[in-house]
Amino acid sequence: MEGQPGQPAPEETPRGANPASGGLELFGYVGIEAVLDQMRIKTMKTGFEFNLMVVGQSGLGKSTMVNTLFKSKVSRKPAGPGYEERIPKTVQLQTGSHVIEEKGVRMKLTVTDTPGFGDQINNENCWDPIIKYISEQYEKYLREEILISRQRKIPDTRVHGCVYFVPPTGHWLRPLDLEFMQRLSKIVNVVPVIAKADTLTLEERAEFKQRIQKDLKAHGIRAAPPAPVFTSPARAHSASAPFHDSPCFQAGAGAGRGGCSEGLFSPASATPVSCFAVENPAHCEFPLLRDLLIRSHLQDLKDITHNVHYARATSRRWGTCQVLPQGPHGSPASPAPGPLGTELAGPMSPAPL
Ligand SMILES: Nc1nc2c(ncn2[C@@H]2O[C@H](COP(=O)(O)OP(=O)(O)OP(=O)(O)O)[C@@H](O)[C@H]2O)c(=O)[nH]1
Repeated sequence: MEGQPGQPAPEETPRGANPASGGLELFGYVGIEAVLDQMRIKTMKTGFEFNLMVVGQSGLGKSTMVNTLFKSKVSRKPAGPGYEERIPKTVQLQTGSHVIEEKGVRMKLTVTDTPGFGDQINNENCWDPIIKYISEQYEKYLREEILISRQRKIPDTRVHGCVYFVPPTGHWLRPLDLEFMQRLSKIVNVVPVIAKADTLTLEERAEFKQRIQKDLKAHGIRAAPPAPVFTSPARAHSASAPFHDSPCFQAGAGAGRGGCSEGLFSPASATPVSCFAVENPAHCEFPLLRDLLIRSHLQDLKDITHNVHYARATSRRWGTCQVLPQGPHGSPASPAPGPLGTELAGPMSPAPL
């Protein structure tokens, strides 16, 4: 890293002397930095889990987006049935897990799709099965966590991020979108995405995004990540399109579509580029979205899930629970929960990897 003019370059600072942090000066090399290697090796050995949910009406590009994000076929369509059969009468949840490995790091990715969401004429309470599923995963984790003989590594099925696809209407958020995000953002990290943004002109997109951000603000909806923690090259993009303060991404992700190659396609697009490149930040915010979900904020999303959403869910559970939850095999769980308010100090161990 280059030092700022007039300031010493980082290399010039004596090793171990960090006056800014008030740290103790070391008189020789101790090897603290090697802990990073240990952490890295541990993560490489054990791998980690990431659970993503995608919500939005049929045909908005949910599967395409997830496949493009992870550059693999992690979201597949059920084969065969006709259109009528494909759209379920109620929201059904479909979960699929895959192990993805890159440079020796293994990630167990679970994608939960929500076919049927918003597809009916009456969409009242269509978020109920989604809320139920998310809450059940917290419950499942809690049951494991409070067992006296608990597993060394609790399987984590909690949803770390919920990507919500907003139809590219170019107007305002619909009551359904608002209601959904209002409810869901209280229990999970919600990431709003303008679906098929390539079908809007750049001006339309920018205006639509602004309206959505206003709507989110006006309705007190905090989209993920709540706190801006920029730690990666994503900084460069984020300067032009900040994703804190009601973030919302304009994304077209047609990679993998018939006739497209290397993430490029030419839709009947209003975009003033002859070919739409999903990986090009000048064409859409797909790279930003990938940064948020994978490269820069994946661990943040997991931490927020554990320390905020799960903590709240546990707290609510503890507050209302009079009966001890049962362990997975009917075994009694841990001692009785403490009174409301003491719960946060209880099972809130550091987020598992
Ligand atoms: N113009 C445009 N088309 C897209 C984009 N993403 C996907 N599509 C196309 O939209 C159609 C539906 O995409 P899917 O990924 O199957 O959508 P889905 O939301 O998973 O659909 P369901 O499985 O029915 O819920 C396909 O023909 C895709 O090729 C995009 O960003 N822009």
